[in-house]
Amino acid sequence: MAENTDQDRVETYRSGYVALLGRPNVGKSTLLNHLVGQKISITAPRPQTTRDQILGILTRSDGQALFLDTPGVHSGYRSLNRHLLRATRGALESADLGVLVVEALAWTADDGEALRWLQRSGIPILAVVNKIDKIKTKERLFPYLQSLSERADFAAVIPLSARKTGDVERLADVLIPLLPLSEAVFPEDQVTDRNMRFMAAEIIREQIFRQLGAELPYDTAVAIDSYQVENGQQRIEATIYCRRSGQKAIILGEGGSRLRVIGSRAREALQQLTEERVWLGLWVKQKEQWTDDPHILRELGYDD
Ligand SMILES: Nc1nc2c(ncn2[C@@H]2O[C@H](COP(=O)(O)OP(=O)(O)OP(=O)(O)O)[C@@H](O)[C@H]2O)c(=O)[nH]1
Repeated sequence: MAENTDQDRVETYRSGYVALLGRPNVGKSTLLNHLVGQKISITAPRPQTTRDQILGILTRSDGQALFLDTPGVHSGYRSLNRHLLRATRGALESADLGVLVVEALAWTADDGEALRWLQRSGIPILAVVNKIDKIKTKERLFPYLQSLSERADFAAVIPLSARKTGDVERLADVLIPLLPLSEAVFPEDQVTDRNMRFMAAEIIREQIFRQLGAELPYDTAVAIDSYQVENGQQRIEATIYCRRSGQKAIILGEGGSRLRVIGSRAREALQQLTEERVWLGLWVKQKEQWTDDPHILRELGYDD
């Protein structure tokens, strides 16, 4: 009996990448938070390596939706720099499904721009009409939904309130069947892959602090350059940035001895956390102006 159930699950389970687009303030973050719930797990990390950053993971018995970050749309189209454009384009290239989030009864040029981005990508699009709780006269909603449906060939148009759990669950009921047939990509208790990079940087920072104590230069920062999983091994490369050459010498210690201790303690802590083998490559770079370097800021998570 149990075997049959497992077999059914393999044949009907759906999993895929979902790009959430919409102009600022339509409620994307609220929607995502309610879709994936609040629990962030660090117990079973499988960091994302080949695709763009995943912002949130929704796992249900019938499927798993991996929501991709689209920083460009978050920041407003006009202020897009090249990096943000690339990230948004990357998310759309990776996505199996696009979700256009709009606000009930409103349609602006930015909504149109978000729709065009989705249409250019050629993926199926689901429209979410958010904040219906704000509408006093519900009769006004129907013609709005009608005209929205005519703007594109949407797979579905879902009016809801992102704040209402029941509404968001109904959205998931429609969204999951639109994903490709595929096994789950992530363990079911994981809701994001962001946290592992963040945790790795925190653990390295903690070891620098322990080894340097009072000598710790306050403007030291840890950037995770890459985080990959290969054959059950977590492979992490990180750079410790400091501003002065004297600080670099302190962190390295004699013949690199202090950096070795920082690295091996951090590696042990990471192995305990991930319950997998960890390879940790640590570098120290002196860069006076690291706080102005967009690449470093991005690695530190200050880009969006
Ligand atoms: N009344 C009502 N307000 C909502 C709903 N969903 C979101 N909001 C509010 O709308 C505002 C914007 O929501 P966010 O989730 O931050 O919107 P966003 O699209 O992520 O905004 P950006 O991060 O600027 O792109 C917040 O004040 C939310 O509380 C809803 O269903 N009903």
